[in-house]
Amino acid sequence: MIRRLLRLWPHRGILVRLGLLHVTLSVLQGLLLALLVPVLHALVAGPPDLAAARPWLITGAIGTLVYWALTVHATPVGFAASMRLTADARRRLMEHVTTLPLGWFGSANKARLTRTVVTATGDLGRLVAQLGPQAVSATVVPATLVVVIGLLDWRLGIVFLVTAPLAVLALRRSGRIAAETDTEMDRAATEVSGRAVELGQAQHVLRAAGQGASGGARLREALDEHRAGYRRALRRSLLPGLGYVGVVMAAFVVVLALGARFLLDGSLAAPDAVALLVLSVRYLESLGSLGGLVGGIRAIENALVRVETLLATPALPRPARPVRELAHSGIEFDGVTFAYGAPGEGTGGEGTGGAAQDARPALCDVSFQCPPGSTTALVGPSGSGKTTVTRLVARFHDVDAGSVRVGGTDVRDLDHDTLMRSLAIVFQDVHLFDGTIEENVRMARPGATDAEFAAAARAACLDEVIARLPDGPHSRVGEGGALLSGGERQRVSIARAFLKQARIVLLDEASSALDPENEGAVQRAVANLCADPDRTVVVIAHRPATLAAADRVIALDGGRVVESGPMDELLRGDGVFARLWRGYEEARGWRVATHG
Ligand SMILES: Nc1ncnc2c1ncn2[C@@H]1O[C@H](COP(=O)(O)OP(=O)(O)OP(=O)(O)O)[C@@H](O)[C@H]1O
Repeated sequence: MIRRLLRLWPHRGILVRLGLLHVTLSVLQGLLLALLVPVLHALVAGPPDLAAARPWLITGAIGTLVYWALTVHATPVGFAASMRLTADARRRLMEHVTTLPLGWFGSANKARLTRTVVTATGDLGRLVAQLGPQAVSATVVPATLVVVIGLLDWRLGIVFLVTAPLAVLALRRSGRIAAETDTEMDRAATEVSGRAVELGQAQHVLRAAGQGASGGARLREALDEHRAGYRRALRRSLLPGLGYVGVVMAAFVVVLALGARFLLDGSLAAPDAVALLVLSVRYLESLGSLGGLVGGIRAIENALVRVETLLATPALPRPARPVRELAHSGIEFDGVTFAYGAPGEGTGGEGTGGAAQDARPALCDVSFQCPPGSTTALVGPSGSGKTTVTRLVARFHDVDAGSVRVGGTDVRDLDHDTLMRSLAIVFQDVHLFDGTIEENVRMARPGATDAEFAAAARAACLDEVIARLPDGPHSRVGEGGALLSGGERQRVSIARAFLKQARIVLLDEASSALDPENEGAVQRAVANLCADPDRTVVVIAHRPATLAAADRVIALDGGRVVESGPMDELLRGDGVFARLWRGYEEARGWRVATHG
């Protein structure tokens, strides 16, 4: 474990300093206790001989002073080490997390990330700085004392030598059980926090469905399982813990009996017997305290495993020579197959827990082209793979087969920042940061001028919202944008796309109905996005008006392209899309002139 800790913290200075300090303190403690022997010999063996005891007493006093000074010094060193180790581990984790594919950030992984970054690293830093020194003391003090005792009386030295491995064996067994129960408890605790997050996020849905009170059933189940696990853990660890205490107690009884016997048969002098008794108590006390550390050491092990697991999550592979320029804004899928949780993905995305087993491809041998400047509508039933197409363009995941090309280059060969700079994504459910409208739009391009901001707001039809709000662009949007309606949030997101001057926009149109005013405004904003001949837009379209703004259509079903081509051509035929379109027309009494 020490090697693994050193791997986690490559700047080992602080760990080495802490370790050396406590080894010195422990050896010093053992030697100070050993001074009892000459002192007792001088004072107890015959008439008290102060002159003979004086050098030992002076040595003891100096040693105690040094011990005290080092102990005082060790407190701030330990505290600084705890803070530094936690901060270093958090920094390493955060650096790694920024390299993970966006598809990894599902709610289960987010709960795991929070627990690891907040709890596991905190535990690691604190426990290593606190328990490390205690573990050093609990092993080095007995080791020093065994040497001293052995020099004093080899027979009792052997008893202690035999005790140590037996105690260590018992300790290892209880440690193994503690590790297993700890892992089980951690799994249960992660489940509890995941369900608590889920319950919080789903509150509005649950209440709308009249399930506000009963919606916590899943959380309660997880809490019950956590409690049951805790009881199981207690039962399992009881016996091995008692085994360890038994070994230590038995050693003490044997030493007492043998000491008394050697004293009576004259083979052990009275001062040596007294010194041996004191040293034995301290030896067994130190060894005993090691038992108390097992739980803590296992907690370190588990926290370490959690941190290592996160660090071992494969990062998005970076190309050796990334392409930093897009030749154009076109998009091309060439024989793309992709399954969530499949080996190629390997990112543990949301909902992929069991997906690895039933890795049915979300997309299967999908090929199409979106020429530069075109607007392509993705249509198809729920679960047909429309969102997956947009996720692959943005490289939230890597494909299992085939290739996704943006601007003529496979996204895997593109510099990630170049891709992100060129893309704007308008999600169905837009998440805003708890700041002002302007701050939320400007995050797309913080250096934009006021005129550019105003133009972007106008193009996204956001200016109407801004004009209505009391503080204009400085109005706050609330947590997650809760003070704005869904349509208004989408307009903020579209304004970001305009301000970013993104050459490619991926838009997931809201599938739920918007109020007529928002509906019209979002439609105009989308039409403005599509009108720019230099911008390629891929839109998951749920409304006829959005479809009307597109010049190409890709119809998906069951992860396969069932139809694709220019809108006019498809409308003239009798395929899936033409039928879908006629359905819209009949339902809404729509009549749209085709371009051809
Ligand atoms: N994060 C995920 N983990 C595992 N499977 C997923 C994930 N996201 C989507 N899927 C699965 O992939 C398939 C395609 O889903 P996708 O969301 O791309 O379809 P869609 O056409 O966008 O559906 P909708 O219109 O309902 O949003 C579905 O079977 C879906 O269950």
